[in-house]
Amino acid sequence: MAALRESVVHDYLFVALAAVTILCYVIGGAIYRLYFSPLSKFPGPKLAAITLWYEFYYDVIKKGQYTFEIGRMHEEYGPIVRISPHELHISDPEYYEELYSRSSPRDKYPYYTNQFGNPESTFSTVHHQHHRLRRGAMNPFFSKRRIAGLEEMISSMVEKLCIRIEEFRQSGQPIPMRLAYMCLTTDVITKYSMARSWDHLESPDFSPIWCETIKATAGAGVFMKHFPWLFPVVRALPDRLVAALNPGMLLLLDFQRSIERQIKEIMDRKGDDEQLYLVDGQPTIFHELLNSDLPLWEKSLERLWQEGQVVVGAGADTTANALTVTTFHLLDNPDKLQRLKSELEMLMPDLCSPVKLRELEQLPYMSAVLSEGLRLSYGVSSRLQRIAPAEELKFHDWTIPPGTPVGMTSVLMHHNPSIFPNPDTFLPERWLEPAPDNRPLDRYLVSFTKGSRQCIGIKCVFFLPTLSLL
Ligand code: HEM
Repeated sequence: MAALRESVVHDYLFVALAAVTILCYVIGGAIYRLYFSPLSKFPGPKLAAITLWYEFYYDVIKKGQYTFEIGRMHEEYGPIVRISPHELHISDPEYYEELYSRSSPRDKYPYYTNQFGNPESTFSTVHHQHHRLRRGAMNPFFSKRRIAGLEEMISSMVEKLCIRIEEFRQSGQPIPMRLAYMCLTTDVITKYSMARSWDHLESPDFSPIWCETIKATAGAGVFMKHFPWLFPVVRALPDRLVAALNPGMLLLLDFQRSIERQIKEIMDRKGDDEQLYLVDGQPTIFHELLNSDLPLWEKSLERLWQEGQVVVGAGADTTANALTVTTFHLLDNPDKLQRLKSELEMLMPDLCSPVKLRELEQLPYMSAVLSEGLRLSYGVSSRLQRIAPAEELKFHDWTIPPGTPVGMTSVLMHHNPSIFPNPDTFLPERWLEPAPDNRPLDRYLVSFTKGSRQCIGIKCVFFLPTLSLL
């Protein structure tokens, strides 16, 4: 009996000791983060400085609200804010080109890149030099010259979309333009990047499941960045269980698998039946990568499907969103739509007359409409962090320690009233008139971000002028 009592006391003592240790660790960690961390001198909410659960609450529980909470923090604490135990955020349009530098090394933040489940893609490559290697191999595929060669293919896809719009018009049904644009951009990108279009434009209801998949990827991302170790666990689970736990996650896995299958086909047929895998006589990006000087380990299937996921996922959704937002604002502002139509009629008196992309790009009001559409569609709406690995960054009187993730956010830039007065209003005219203080507005349009990590697809936002063909 005495021995049993002693063992119970011993167990209680053990549990109490464990609890006290955990408590000391948590309290000690909080005190360190608040008073001794290299970021402790930066202003911001105490709770955000102590724990990542603060961000979790706004992004996961309240669904993608942290960007707006960060905006509120800037109103309270000023242009530089500590938004997590490890990260700073800046709201000062003049600082953008310094942070997103073209010439100084900038790493990405694994906490951000981990959320997409493609750590081997160029997009998610953390270290600057490694990114340069991978990006160098992709660049030729996205050059202006290569993109110009796609005009015919894109025009034929746009014509397909026009036929679908006409069908809806005749039936009197409203057309879900977000889905329709997503089908257009996906068909073009899959054709260009993998030689096989997914032909979503042929789907009677514009493949709503595909849009759901991309939404699910973003939705899963805000959760997974807190628990990146879950990716391999989820991949190992049976599909039925994944679907029961999180249907969106299954859509993401299916998306990854279909890209993997298609790239494996390209790799297996290399040299054999080559013609089948060319796009208008041109090799796909995966031919380019396989034939490039990249070291062998950079050409594995595992890495290449991850590259494919980014090209299709990032390219299709952002572009479709920009087209949808622009279309909405034009329909909502008939006077602006009429001004655009009048400009186009000068170039194309007969709607069926062929028109070149370079001619469309010269139209001033068209360009202004597209810039305004990009401004209000943001590109990526969350912050994009950059890390200066070995350099102290100076921001006003602040010195930011090397290795600190620092972010800025396009949504906050694009709604800054000192740069874009009446920021919530769709006003293409602002791009044609002298800007406040004569600042060149283009400098503050950051939908594609800037510097060495700028969107590689920036020159192939060929879809946007196609708006005029609709
Ligand atoms: C309106 C259209 C687009 C917008 C607003 C946009 C925006 C962006 C942004 C903000 C980034 C940087 C993300 C970061 O720093 O984490 C990015 C990267 C990237 N985008 Fe785009 N994008 C667009 C279209 C495209 C297209 C059409 C493609 C390909 C066909 C594409 C492929 C990529 C790739 C591969 C990256 C990673 C580049 C790297 O890390 O070096 N994007 N995009």
